[in-house]
Parts: sequence; structure tokens; C-alpha cells
Amino acid sequence: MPPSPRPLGVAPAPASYSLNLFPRRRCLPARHAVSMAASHAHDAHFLRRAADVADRSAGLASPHPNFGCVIARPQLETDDVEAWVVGEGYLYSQGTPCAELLAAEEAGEHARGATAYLNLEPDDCYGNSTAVSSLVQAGVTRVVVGLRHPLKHLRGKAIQLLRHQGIQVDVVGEDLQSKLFKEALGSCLIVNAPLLYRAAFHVPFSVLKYAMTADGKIAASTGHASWVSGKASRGRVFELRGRSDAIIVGGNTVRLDNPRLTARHVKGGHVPVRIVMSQSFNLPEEANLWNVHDAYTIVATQRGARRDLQKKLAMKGVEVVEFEMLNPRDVMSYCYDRGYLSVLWECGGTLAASAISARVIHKVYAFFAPKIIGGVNAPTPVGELGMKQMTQAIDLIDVSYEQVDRDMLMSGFLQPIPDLSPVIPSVDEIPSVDPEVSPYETNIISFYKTWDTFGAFANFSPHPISLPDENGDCFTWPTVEHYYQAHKFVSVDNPQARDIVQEIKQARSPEEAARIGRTRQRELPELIGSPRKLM
Ligand SMILES: NC(=O)C1=CN([C@@H]2O[C@H](COP(=O)(O)OP(=O)(O)OC[C@H]3O[C@@H](n4cnc5c(N)ncnc54)[C@H](OP(=O)(O)O)[C@@H]3O)[C@@H](O)[C@H]2O)C=CC1
Ligand SMILES: Nc1c(N[C@@H]2O[C@H](COP(=O)(O)O)[C@@H](O)[C@H]2O)[nH]c(=O)[nH]c1=O
Repeated sequence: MPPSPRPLGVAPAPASYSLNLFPRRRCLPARHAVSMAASHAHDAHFLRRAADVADRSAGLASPHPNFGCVIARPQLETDDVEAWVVGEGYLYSQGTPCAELLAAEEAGEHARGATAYLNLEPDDCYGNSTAVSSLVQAGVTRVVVGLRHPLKHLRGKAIQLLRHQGIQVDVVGEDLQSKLFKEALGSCLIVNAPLLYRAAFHVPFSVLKYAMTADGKIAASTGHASWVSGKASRGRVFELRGRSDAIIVGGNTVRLDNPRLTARHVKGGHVPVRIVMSQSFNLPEEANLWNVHDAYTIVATQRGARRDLQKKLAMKGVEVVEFEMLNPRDVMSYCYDRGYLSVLWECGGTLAASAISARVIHKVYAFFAPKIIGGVNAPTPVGELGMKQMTQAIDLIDVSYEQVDRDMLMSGFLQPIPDLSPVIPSVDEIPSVDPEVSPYETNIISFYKTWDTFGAFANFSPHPISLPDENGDCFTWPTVEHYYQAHKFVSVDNPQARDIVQEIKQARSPEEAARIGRTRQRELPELIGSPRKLM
């Protein structure tokens, strides 16, 4: 008999965080074997579909994790399992309705008695259990979860809450043990690789991307590199940038390429931060990267390097961050602290070698172009790694090959996606597990992302605020970010400014509100007035 339902919203306090100590394995009589295999195949199919649905949000508003929810129920009148899907949804962006709520709304009455498939355990952040309550209120009776949430302060909470509401929750690898789930589980891992790497290594998921000629060069011996790869490949690079929170280049690439590093041409794309790593700070006073209206730019340098030029760039809005010893690991730790999930390294071979040696590169995207450039000193994708024998070479794993117009794209992992599924202690280890130890022993709270412990305070969190408008009537802003961006345009009495405020009010997500606010600010700086009380 399942335990009596716990009132919703009473999420177990962190201190009561408990482990799933006794994985629930049901032993069924043989006659069920056939139907079990069939249902496993269906479960695996819909779970894979949930991972595919989740991938639709990548590139729209990274860095949130990618969540997909598919609600399905067997329809006896058809064998076409696609027709069994009654609702699906994905998290469009931080601060927008969760995948479970969208899927439940689409399913309506058909959700009653149905099964919900989730690529990742919901991350109902501190005190917000919308995902769980949506499934409970929709009448879903079973939930299949691909991965438990990798962040310790969230892992297991939504699953426990669903079970307390009397919903059967089957977690792949715990309650569902079948090789039929191998591919679906792989899709769940891939679609949330950034979150998994970040949780496991405390650095963002880092991808090294380069375009190389058939004779192994990334530029001519003069450093000229436009272009190695074709237009279609560069379009894929814009998509990769749109999935990243930051793009990293080395000082030499800035000096030789004067790059923009924007995710241009990607509709509604996320605008990643651009990071230049330069020990010398021997950088041009004028460069595309210093135009921070395109995208935010950070220069990471050694402490004390060219303070005069630092000041000039700071005047342009470029953020300069000094390190005692500038190295990829420390820069990645800094990016972790800023809440980044995914970083794209578009540097040359010198910095790439340093990043690989520091073991901060997790995946490689190599575009091969069918052209020959030659050049004894032409630069190559990766500089010195100190390897003397070919047997020392680092093998890529889970390698994929794809033709992109005339180019070939090879991608593979340098380090396998971490498996963060909880290690279920054996029965004799249980006494050493103390679920009562509170993980939080501090009075300082920090929050960058909505899934942080106190993420509900982040601008982008899905918490509307209601305030009086210019007529004294109460207006509800979808998120704090909407309110903040609109606030820039209220102190100038101008019809264009009022139109922009309306445009921001209607933005579908806090990320879009931020993009509109920044773009209009760049286009019409005269509409930005001094702050005054927002009506
Ligand atoms: N085809 C492609 O996909 C790409 C091609 N390229 C091409 O590659 C060439 C540039 O390659 P490369 O010269 O290797 O330049 P990099 O982009 O690798 O930059 C090297 C510079 O990075 C800075 N740096 C900061 N920290 C480190 C560190 N820990 N280790 C190493 N360097 C660090 C230094 O800058 P500083 O000297 O300022 O201190 C160093 O000189 C250009 O011709 C460019 O066009 C570049 C990227 C992609
Ligand atoms: N030459 C070359 C690449 N070069 C990389 O792209 C950067 C230029 O980006 P942008 O200024 O935004 O167009 C350049 O500085 C380097 O990092 N990338 C590729 O995919 N294919 C190419 O052939």
C-alpha cells in the first residue's frame, strides 16, 4: 500500500534528504515476461522521445538544463505508438513554464491514468514544486525518469515527492533494468551532458572546436584563416555557440583574426559571453570583441598586465579579470563560479594544447575541409602536449561522423559523460549513511541559476512580481528580469520608450526580455533615462 499522499508544497527539508536505499525490484511470474519486454520497449521509445523533445530547448536559452516531458497512454485501437502520445513539452527557457506543466496542459483529460516520461528528474528549485504538482493534478499514475538530478541538493526530491503522492516512479537503472534502455539512457545523458560534467567536475562542460584543412592546418602560415570550413559548417558553429554560455579564444587569435564570436543567424539564439585569455595583455585597442553591444566580453589576464590598456578596455565596457597564474583550469573554475554550464573553446593550437593538458576539455568538434593549404609553419589545431609516442595519443570516445556540405564533422568525447546515478550502499554499508546531516552549514546564500539552492531569488527564476503601473493599477511582471529591463526605458517620456516597455512585458522568457532590453538600449541610447520610480 503506497504511503498516504503528502500535502503538496511540503517538500522534505534538505536535512531529511534520504537515499533510495532499497531499489524497488519487482519479481514477476514468467507469464508477464513478454508483456514486460513489450512495455520496456515502449518505455524506452517514449523516454528517447522525451530526450529528443528536451533537446529543442538547447540553443534557445542555455544555460538552463534541458528538460523534456512526454505523456503517453496505450491506445488499444492502434499499434502506432506515436499516436499514444497525448501531450509533450520542453522547458523553453529559465523562467518559463516547466516541461511537465506544458505536457499536462496539452494532454488535458487524456493524462488521467497515463505515464509521463522525463529525461531528467524535475529540478523543482527551492520550494517550487510545479513540475510535480502538474503531473499529480493531471492524474498521471506512472512516471518514468531517465536520470536522477545530478545536483545533490535536488537529487531524489521530486522522485520522493511523486511517490509520496502515490504515483509509481520507475527510474532507469534502478527500477527498470533492461538493455532495451541503453539507447534511451544514452540520449538522456547526451542532452544533459553539460549539467552532468559541471556537477561532476565543478567546471563547465568544455568543447574544443576547430576547422582543419585536409593537410591538418587551421590557418595559412601567415595566420590567415578565412575560411577553412564552408558556410554550412560555420552555420553549425553558430548553433554550437548558441548552446554555450561562453566562447574562449587566445590572445593570438584576437590579434590575427579580430573575431566577433557571436551566435549570429541563430533565430532567438542565446548570446554567449566572449572570453579572451591573454597573459601579456598585448591586445589591440580597437577590436570587434570590444564592442560589448554585440555580446559581453571578458579578458582574463595575469595580475598587473598593462593596466593602462586594461583601463581603456574597461571604459568600453569590457570586463578584465586578473589571475595570479593565468591557466585554463583556474579560468574554468572562475566560469563555474559564474554559473556557466557549457563553454566553447575556439582558440588556436597553443591555448588548445594548454587546455587539453589541464584536462578541462571534455569534447572535440573537428571540421575537416577538403582543401590543401600547406605551409611548414602553418598552425595546427593542437600545439605541444609533450607526447613522444603515438601510443600516448588520447583516443576520442563515442565518436560521431557527419557530412556538412563539402566538409566532414567528427565529434567525440575526451572524457566519458560522468555517471552520477547514486551509488546505492549495500545493506551492510547503511549504518554509515547519515541522512540527517544537513548539507547546508552556512548563513551566506548565493544564487546564479534558478536551480541553485536559493535560485528562486535569481532574476530569471519563474516567480512573477506584481507592482502598481503608471495608473496605479496592479501589473504582474512575468519575472524580475522583465521588470528590470523595462525599467531602463520608463524615465523618458517618449512613445518609442513606451512601446519598448510593452514589448518587454510580452517577452516569452526572461532571456528574451534581456535580449530586447540590451538591443533597444544599444539602438536607442537616448531612451535610457536616469532611474526613477517605475510606474
Ligand atoms: N581554423 C580554426 O578553427 C581556428 C583557427 N585559428 C587560427 O589559429 C591561429 C592562432 O593560433 P595560436 O597562435 O595557437 O593562438 P591561440 O588562440 O592559441 O592563442 C595563444 C595565446 O593565448 C594566450 N594564453 C593565455 N593563457 C594561455 C595558456 N595557459 N597557454 C597558452 N596560451 C595562453 C596567450 O596570449 P598572449 O600572447 O596575448 O599572452 C597565447 O599567446 C590564427 O591564425 C587563427 O586564425 C584560431 C582558432 C580556430
Ligand atoms: N577560420 C575558421 C574558424 N575560426 C574561428 O572562428 C573565429 C571567427 O569567428 P567570427 O568572427 O564570429 O566569424 C576565429 O577567430 C576562430 O576562432 N572557425 C571555423 O569554424 N571555420 C573556420 O574556417
